[in-house]
Amino acid sequence: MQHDTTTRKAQARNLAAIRRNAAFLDIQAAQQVAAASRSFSDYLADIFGDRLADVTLAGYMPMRSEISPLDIMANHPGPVGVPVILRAGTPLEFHRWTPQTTMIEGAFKALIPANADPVIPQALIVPMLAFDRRGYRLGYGGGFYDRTLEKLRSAGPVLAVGLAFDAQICDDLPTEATDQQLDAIITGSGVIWTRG
Ligand SMILES: Nc1nc2c(c(=O)[nH]1)N(C=O)[C@@H](CNc1ccc(C(=O)N[C@@H](CCC(=O)O)C(=O)O)cc1)CN2
Ligand SMILES: Nc1ncnc2c1ncn2[C@@H]1O[C@H](COP(=O)(O)OP(=O)(O)OP(=O)(O)O)[C@@H](O)[C@H]1O
Repeated sequence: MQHDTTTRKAQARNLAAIRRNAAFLDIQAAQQVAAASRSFSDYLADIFGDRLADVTLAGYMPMRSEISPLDIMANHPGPVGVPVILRAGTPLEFHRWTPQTTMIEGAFKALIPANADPVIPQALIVPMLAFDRRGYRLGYGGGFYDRTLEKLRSAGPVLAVGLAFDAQICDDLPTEATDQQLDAIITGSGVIWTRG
């Protein structure tokens, strides 16, 4: 009898520890997302000042464990777009998004607006798997953001800012000639200026 209770308590302890751990990680992540969102919005306001409402911002619909930029997007005073893949090997388009926009599944299961309203961003929140202090990033390997930033930058100044968890930082990543550097990366700890 005593043995039974001891065993059952041990099992209950294992389960409780898993549950508490998940709750702990949820809170830590939510706090990082909130802190990164505040830093990002402050950063944009510092750079663009009273022109912020004229700036078109590209965000993204978060997939997998990407940090969510949705609060930043919803609070931006100007137009907001999200990436849309037209074809492999071509730059992304950005289609107008608001919190009310009806979304459908696009290529690679990323959500895209049901109705296409293309916009050209002057500032981009760039998703990624990893980044380094030089501003190089690792995406899912399609080269979409590299091609997109190359095209946008050849037409005029654009600000490309990574949004990430602190844990996504890496020592110098492998790079190639077509990799476009980010102007900064923003995490829950603040702005990381790149050596771009
Ligand atoms: N939220 C978000 N939206 C985005 C991007 C992104 O990185 N994040 N993209 C940024 O470019 C584009 C989507 N690019 C993607 C490219 C590959 C895979 C992907 O799942 N790749 C598989 C391999 C697929 C295959 O080879 O068939 C994988 O990684 O396992 C997903 C998205 C546009 N929208
Ligand atoms: N501007 C470009 N012109 C031609 N090829 C390119 C260009 N940019 C990237 N590529 C090629 O695309 C492929 C994928 O690039 P890379 O591995 O850097 O993708 P990624 O940055 O991780 O993905 P993504 O930008 O979609 O998140 C590479 O073979 C790269 O050489």
